[in-house]
Amino acid sequence: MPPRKHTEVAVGVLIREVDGALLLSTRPPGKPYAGYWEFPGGKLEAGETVEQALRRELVEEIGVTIGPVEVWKVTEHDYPHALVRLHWCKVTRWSGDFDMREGQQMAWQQLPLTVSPVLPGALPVLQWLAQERGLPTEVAVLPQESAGTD
Ligand SMILES: Nc1nc2c([nH]c(=O)n2[C@H]2C[C@H](O)[C@@H](COP(=O)(O)OP(=O)(O)OP(=O)(O)O)O2)c(=O)[nH]1
Repeated sequence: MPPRKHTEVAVGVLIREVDGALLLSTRPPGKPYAGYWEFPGGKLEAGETVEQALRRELVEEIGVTIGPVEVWKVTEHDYPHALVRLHWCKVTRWSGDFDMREGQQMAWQQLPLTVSPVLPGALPVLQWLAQERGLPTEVAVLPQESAGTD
């Protein structure tokens, strides 16, 4: 079998200035892992940079426009539906009002998160965020319940 091709994904870690809370939202119905909590973002389209894709996705999904951002971490996760390469960007400035345009739920969260389940591909980043905040990495998320993966 030929090696699987990576799907490139831009992801935004929106951090609220006043208290450092992180924005999570649920995956819309119809997508793999529907109902799981994730950071907003999505796949790069042909010719897009990570920054361009993230800016487009955040307008499309949550209604906010972000300023310039830089990639913070790059991770990979091998799902049954895709081998993804996740380009994580910290976002501290944006404009516009939050508007969940795909019917998602949103939640501002401190660590450890109180929402569950979280997309497995997001767990390494939650651990790095916990480390940065001087928290033990195992407290990044509560034990995950299963929610099916359809
Ligand atoms: N947005 C996001 N995607 C993540 C995270 N963690 C993680 O493993 N992923 C994976 C799940 C998906 O396989 C992929 C994102 O693809 P997607 O299907 O949500 O992207 P999209 O919005 O462009 O989808 P579509 O246009 O095909 O409907 O990245 C995360 O925290 N946020």
